[in-house]
Amino acid sequence: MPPMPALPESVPGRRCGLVAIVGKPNVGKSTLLNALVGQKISITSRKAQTTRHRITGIRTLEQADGTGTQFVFVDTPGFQTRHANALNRSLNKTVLGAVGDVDLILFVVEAGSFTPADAKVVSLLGQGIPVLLIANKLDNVHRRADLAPWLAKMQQDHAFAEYMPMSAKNAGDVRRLLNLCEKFLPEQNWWYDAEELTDRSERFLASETVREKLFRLTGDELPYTSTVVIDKFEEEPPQRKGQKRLVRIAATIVVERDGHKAMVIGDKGERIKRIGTEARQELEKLMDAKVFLEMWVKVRSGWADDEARVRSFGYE
Ligand SMILES: Nc1nc2c(ncn2[C@@H]2O[C@H](COP(=O)(O)OP(=O)(O)OP(=O)(O)O)[C@@H](O)[C@H]2O)c(=O)[nH]1
Repeated sequence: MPPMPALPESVPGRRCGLVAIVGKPNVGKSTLLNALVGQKISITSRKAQTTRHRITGIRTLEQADGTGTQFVFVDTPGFQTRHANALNRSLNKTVLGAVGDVDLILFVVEAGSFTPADAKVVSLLGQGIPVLLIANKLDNVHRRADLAPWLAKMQQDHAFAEYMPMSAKNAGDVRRLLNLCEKFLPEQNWWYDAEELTDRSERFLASETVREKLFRLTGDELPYTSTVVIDKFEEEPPQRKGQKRLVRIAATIVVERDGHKAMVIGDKGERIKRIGTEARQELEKLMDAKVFLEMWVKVRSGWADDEARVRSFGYE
């Protein structure tokens, strides 16, 4: 279950609900989530811990009179159809688990394209929850006239509640999407304070941040079976008033082959250094702390096929 430190009473003018973002890999789900949650840097709440392995982002649009809408976003790992090993089974279960109890599903595809992998994701969505079709990467569609027949066909073949051609990289589109989502969320009080961004622990944020830098800085070369494990996460209070607390983090990047290890380390250690610097800088902003980040790279051949080990790395 998602965290619901719930005050289920209805508050006039307030809406709140869960929104899942689903779609096959690389359609722009994370980009969309980040854009929807916004760039506002905020403290992370320690009060609620979800047991499911997924990222939750929170966006609150508050009016001057205290009314407004709180969107609690659920991101899901890319739905993997190519290889059916233990890691993929775990990811698929997460997709299923995340969409069963939400108020609204954003199903992301690339505008103008609907492949068997997209159809597979749709087939997992089940009934009863409204689904918006997000036709993302509209900026890549050079002949807009081609999109109309595609949209018509999508409307004919599926019972989507709304259709939204857009670009996750366009702020106006993102705003329109938030407005479109509002009416699907029930009238009830917010679950979180207006300024909260996520309910995941800082330890989880640390592993996600290192992971994000790892994949961004190695491009397409590194297989998705590589993962990040946080070995140590220790906090020290500020020494003096006005100073920030200190967070010491040790992270291990686990890869499958020696070649991948070399790729992560880079020429004379350049790449791992850059991954570490960028992750540390981002974490310092996110956590409002001074961060020491120590990183290791280990080769664990075949770990993606080993159920127990997949679990021990934090996937359910
Ligand atoms: N041109 C364009 N590119 C986009 C847009 N949205 C996302 N992208 C790019 O598409 C690529 C994939 O985006 P992600 O957000 O990582 O996609 P994802 O669906 O989360 O991918 P997985 O984590 O593999 O499931 C990145 O290179 C993004 O910069 C968009 O609206 N327009």
